[in-house]
Amino acid sequence: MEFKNKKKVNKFNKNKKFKKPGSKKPFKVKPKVRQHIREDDEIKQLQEEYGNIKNCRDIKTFDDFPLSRKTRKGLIDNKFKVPTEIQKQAIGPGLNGSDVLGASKTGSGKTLAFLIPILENLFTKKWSRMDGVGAIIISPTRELAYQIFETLKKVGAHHDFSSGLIIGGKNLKFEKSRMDQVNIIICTPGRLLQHMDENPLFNCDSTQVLVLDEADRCLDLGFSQTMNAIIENLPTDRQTLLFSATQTKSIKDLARLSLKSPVYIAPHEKSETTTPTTLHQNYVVINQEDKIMMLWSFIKTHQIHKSIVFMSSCKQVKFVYEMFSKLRPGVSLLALYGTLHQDRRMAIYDEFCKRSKVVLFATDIASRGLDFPVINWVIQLDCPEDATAYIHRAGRTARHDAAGESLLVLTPHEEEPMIEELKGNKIPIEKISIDPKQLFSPRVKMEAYLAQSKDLKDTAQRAFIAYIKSVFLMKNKKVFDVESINFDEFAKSFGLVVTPRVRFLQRLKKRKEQQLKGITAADNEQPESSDSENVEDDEKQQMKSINLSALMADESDDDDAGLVRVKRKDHDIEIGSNDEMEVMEDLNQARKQKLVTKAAVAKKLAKKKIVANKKIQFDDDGNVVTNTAKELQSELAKEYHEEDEGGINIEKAKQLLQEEDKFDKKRFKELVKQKHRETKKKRKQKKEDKKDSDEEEGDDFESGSEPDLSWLPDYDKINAKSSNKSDDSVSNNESQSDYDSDEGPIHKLPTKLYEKKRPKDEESEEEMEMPQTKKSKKNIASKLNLNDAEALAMSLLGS
Ligand SMILES: Nc1ncnc2c1ncn2[C@@H]1O[C@H](COP(=O)(O)OP(=O)(O)OP(=O)(O)O)[C@@H](O)[C@H]1O
Repeated sequence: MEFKNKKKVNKFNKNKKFKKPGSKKPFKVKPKVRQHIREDDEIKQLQEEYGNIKNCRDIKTFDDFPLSRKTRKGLIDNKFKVPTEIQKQAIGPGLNGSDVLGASKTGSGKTLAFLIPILENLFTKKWSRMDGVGAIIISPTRELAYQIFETLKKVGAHHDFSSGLIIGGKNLKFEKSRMDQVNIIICTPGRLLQHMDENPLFNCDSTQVLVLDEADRCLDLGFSQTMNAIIENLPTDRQTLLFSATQTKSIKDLARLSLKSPVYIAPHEKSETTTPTTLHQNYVVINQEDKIMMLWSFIKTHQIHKSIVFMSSCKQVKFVYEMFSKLRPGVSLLALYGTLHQDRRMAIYDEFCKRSKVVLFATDIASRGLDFPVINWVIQLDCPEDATAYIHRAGRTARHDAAGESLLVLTPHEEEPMIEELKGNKIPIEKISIDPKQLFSPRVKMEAYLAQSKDLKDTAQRAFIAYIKSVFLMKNKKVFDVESINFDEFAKSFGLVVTPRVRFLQRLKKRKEQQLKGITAADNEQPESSDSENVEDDEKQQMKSINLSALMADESDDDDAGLVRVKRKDHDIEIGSNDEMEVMEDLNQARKQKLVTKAAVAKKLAKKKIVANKKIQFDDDGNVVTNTAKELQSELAKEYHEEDEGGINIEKAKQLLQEEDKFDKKRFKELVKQKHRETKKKRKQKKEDKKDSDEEEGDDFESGSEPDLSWLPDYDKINAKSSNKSDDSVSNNESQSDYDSDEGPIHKLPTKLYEKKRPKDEESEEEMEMPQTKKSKKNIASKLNLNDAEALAMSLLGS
């Protein structure tokens, strides 16, 4: 979440002195108080003027609206002087507190038409940080939310409201802790609902204004359930503003929002076209398999332009971007689609805004609301779902009086029904033809790249299947027909030598054949008794009984799946047969079944505080045996684990380790003491046993009372050894006598070090358990010089 909360700018002259009425002494009025007095007067005056807002035809500049000085200053700073048609018509009712349904062409300035009423509404209500959420603006995509947030920051710069951008892919924890301080929220539906559900700091009980930008999309998409839940959580006595270039008039949608006598504003309804007049719209007809060649040729011949190319799936965008990047067209390429990481999406969005010669490949995620500066061309490489989708895609260019070009690419099968639909929606579009001499095919190079890279080949195959699936899923079967695609040629156009199998279609075909066989057999058995009606019933019955659940199973890896997806409109598909209907059902089912990722499972476990791979020991009676050595002892550690904020707080973790270290040291000391006690006890026991046995032997008592000097080195042996040292023949002899006689100063050094560092109990244990190992170490050490011996000692310490 990003926040903006400007400190009040005090423009009053602090030194100016005022006189109290009836007093001779001048006194200083605190600037803040004076500002409040001035604001109160201003609010009073504005509210009086709301009743007499000029007719929109008489509005020439923003000054003709009763707007606060702060808003007016924000508008002037950003060079907004003359309101657009939708602004002229919608700002008045917005200021008056009416619900508004605003529809106007793309790029006509709808954003300001709802931002200005929000600022004024909260200003006149003297909304402060303490009042919580005053307005919520919902957008269907994160990029659009970000864009609205940026516009609000600019226009509302002189107001004191705090605003927050609440979109998926951002730090939820950070957002959560600040939600109680935000006055204006700009959000996507999913994230808003998440805060409503999970964040105790989020309170929208006092929300004054709700705005749905791209309202038809917000209400129509897979967002419907989310939106219903959000609306339920909001107070009913709010102002609701709905804006879109293709506004919903669905009574059902409006009923959900419980609008109160909304003002319907649609300046473009009187216009001859539903698209901007400055937008030049053309289409070309080309076979599916020639699209890539056409796109490549277009990019090569329009290198000084800024273009956006729409395709129907993420996988296609990914493939074309990766492949064209390898082919190096001589212009910068970018790709924007839903499955990208949010930071990457934002970076690409920013980069595309900044650059002037660039091509952006995108899915419909970029089709609505985004106001990229100076786009020359919008290419719709894949046919849009309907006229609405076309309007939004094409509307990324020719914004606010600027000119722009739109090119729709259609296949021969799509041409007639699509053009009919567009013309029916008042979209003026002309057919143009392509000069074949201008076409350059990159196919050979593409084949070579695919042969080199398995990953790229996989991407190509997925893109191929994704396109076919997208065509299969479209509602309007007059426009979209899978059968019209030449699979082999289409695959070749991607550089694929072998056509990928589209398994769901193969299965569908197989089932159809099986059904036909079954029905024919049934016909043959009872030819007389069944009339045509019964046969039809039987057929339907049998079709329904088919279990097609596995039909789409291995093709359900829809890359558009997930939170970030701009989902296709809810629609009933015009289906040719029962088979297709069932396939659709299966596919919908597969879509509903969310893919469970490892990360999701881990998150779930973390939430439930389940510790994976935890070993629990039980005693014979079935009681849990707790190993205190492995448990965290300190209060700090317990606190830390109870907090469970997710992630690691490094500073706290350090403190925790230091605390735990104290307990570990204490435990270690106790262990050492215990070992000492045990060793002492053992020695005592040994002495006593020896005493007893000596007493029993009796004869050896005298000799036993004398000190035992057997451990001392044998002088004769040492002498013998030193004399032998000159003789090389003995050097390899690792006998016991060698070891015993080799107690020189060189050997002692490592031993001393070793003894010093190691705790006594460990040493004694080692002596008892591994005498042989120690001896052999000593033996090796005897052959080392001082430095080597030191090194050996250090390594022993390490072990
Ligand atoms: N009154 C104005 N004067 C000058 N420019 C304006 C004015 N109002 C809006 N604009 C500019 O027009 C462009 C389009 O505005 P905006 O994004 O609000 O259009 P829109 O109607 O919401 O488009 P879409 O339907 O695509 O969402 C923006 O660059 C904005 O800065």
